[in-house]
Order: sequence, then C-alpha cells, then structure tokens
Amino acid sequence: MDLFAADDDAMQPIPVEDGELRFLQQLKLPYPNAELMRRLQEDIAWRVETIIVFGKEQAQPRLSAWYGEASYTYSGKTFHPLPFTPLLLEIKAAVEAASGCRFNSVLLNYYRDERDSMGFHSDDEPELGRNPAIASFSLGATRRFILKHKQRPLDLKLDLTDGSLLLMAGALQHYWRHGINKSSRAHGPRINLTFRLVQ
Ligand SMILES: O=C(O)CCC(=O)C(=O)O
Ligand SMILES: [Fe+2]
Repeated sequence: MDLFAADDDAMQPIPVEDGELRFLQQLKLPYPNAELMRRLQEDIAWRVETIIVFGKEQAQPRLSAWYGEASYTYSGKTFHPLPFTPLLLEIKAAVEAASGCRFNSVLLNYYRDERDSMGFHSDDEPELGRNPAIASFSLGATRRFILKHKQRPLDLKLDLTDGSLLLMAGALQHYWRHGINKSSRAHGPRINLTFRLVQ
C-alpha cells in the first residue's frame, strides 16, 4: 500500500494562521447530493428563529433546526434539540469518518435564496469546550464563507460548494469570526449542517 498516494477521501489542510482548517470537495455518502438536499428540505423541522436586536424581536434571515443529544445555547438562546433522524445519523457517520472527529449534535441552516445570510460570529460557546472541532457540510447552491481575524487585518474567503465538508479546529474560533453575507447575485437554496460535540 502506498501511504503517500493522493487520497480523494482525505481532508486537505487549508493554510491559515491561528487555527486549523481542512476541506474535502465531496463527502462520500450513499446518496447523490441532490437527493440528500431534497430529503433534508422535506424532513427537517425547519423553523424561523427570532433574535432580540436592540430590544426588538427579529426573524433570523434563514431557517434553522437543531438535532442531537444535548441542549445548547447559541446567540443567547437555549435550544432543545430533536433526536437525530436515521438520515442525520448516516450523514454524521460519514462526517466523522472523513474528519476523524466525534460529534453529538448538528445545527442545520437553510438559506432559501441569496437574501438569506449568517451574521459574523465565533462558535465559542462554553459547551463546545476549548478549541472545538466543528464540521460543516454544505448542499445546494455555492455560498461564500468569509473568515475575519479578530485582532489582525486578515480575511479568508472560501466558496462552499455542493457536497463539500469544511473542518474548523484548533484555536480558530478563538481568533476568527465567520459568516455568510447576502449576495446581490441570484442563488438557489443551500443547506448547511454544522456538526458539533456539545459537552
Ligand atoms: O452556513 C454556513 O456555512 C455557516 C454556518 C455556521 O457558521 C454555523 O452554523 O455556525
Ligand atoms: Fe458558525
């Protein structure tokens, strides 16, 4: 066996300071991406979450859902997840095999079109522990994932394509924020799943 042969199933490092990023173009799963996308669109209990901005309730500009085994606080709200579905368990197993990390919960986000977005944040809640590994699986339309360093004028832009897996690890959440801006160009629907290990 050639240990140094190019391995299409291995996550490749993306050079970044103050943290770790790894990327895989296509996560191996027993279903085509389009079928996974359709099943998740239909079967997930999608909700519009609200957040309080300057004392006013505002709908988040996307749909979301939590599944898994542990409740979790995010943007100041505590979520009580639904139990993993068989399909989510299959995806989780594939994500764990590719990343070598273990996860017990997933936040799903559904960007309906180019007007949906995710504000800049770090996934640094105490429940995630120090230097959490977070695996982000994308389906559907390509959207640009932007990372901005908190202390230095550095940014990084990654186009997250259909079927791709991004792993954020090491001190990344400590030093960087990430988000997805609205786009002025038309985009179809996109679903993103971020797998986490909640302590
Ligand atoms: O949709 C994405 O790619 C990012 C999702 C994200 O940052 C999160 O769920 O915390
Ligand atoms: Fe995030």
